[in-house]
Amino acid sequence: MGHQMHSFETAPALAEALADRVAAALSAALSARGEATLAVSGGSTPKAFFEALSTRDIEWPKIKVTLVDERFVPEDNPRSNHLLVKTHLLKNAAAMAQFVPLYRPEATIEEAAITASGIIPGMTGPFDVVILGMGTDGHTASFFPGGDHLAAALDLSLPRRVMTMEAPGAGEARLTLSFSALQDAGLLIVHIEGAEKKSVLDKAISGTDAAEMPIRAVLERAATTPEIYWAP
Ligand SMILES: O=C(O)[C@H](O)[C@@H](O)[C@H](O)[C@H](O)COP(=O)(O)O
Repeated sequence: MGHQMHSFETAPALAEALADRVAAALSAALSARGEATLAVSGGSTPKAFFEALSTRDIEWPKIKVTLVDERFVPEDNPRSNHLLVKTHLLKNAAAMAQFVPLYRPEATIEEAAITASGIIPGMTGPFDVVILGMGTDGHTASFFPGGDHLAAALDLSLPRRVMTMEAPGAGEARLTLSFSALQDAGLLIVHIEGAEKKSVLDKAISGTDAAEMPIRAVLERAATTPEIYWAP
């Protein structure tokens, strides 16, 4: 499949360029369909990008935003990706966006996954924009090496859904969208920063085993050509 590389001099320059790119893609979807869908990842990398995107003057009330994955913790937990998005993205102009969380206070994570699968955007057709990150172990979303449901998560013959994931490197139990729900996005972005992640990416590109480095599934099998945004 291959990928497209966008390298930037600095992280702030990447954040502004990616915010412009995503805002343009969302606006194009709004012009075409009157609605748009965006799925974002958590972690520390996206903060500056979220802050920049939050200021873009687009029709946020018509845009549905959800998460690529979530730690199974309530919104007020510091590890919550919902909290991260609420703090850095759902403010300024983007405060008017429709946010649909993955975490549900159901009795079990399995029940939360079933509930989320029924109500989040992107379950009946491609997202307009998906933003993925990558860990230094080559995980993306919550597709962690050694994950208890990793093979099913990467299996494109299985339907779009929210599923559970537990893995040695994941910390809390996770909710994650399946690869089948992410890989055909109108715009599929992998946002990584720093020299270490660049070398992890180079290692991923040089091999094929997605069980070892799940980001390889995105690089090799996504229907949409992934666009990598990188800054030192
Ligand atoms: O919930 C999460 O942690 C993310 O969705 C995860 O997939 C993230 O993108 C990578 O772990 C990179 O995280 P950093 O940006 O913190 O390195």
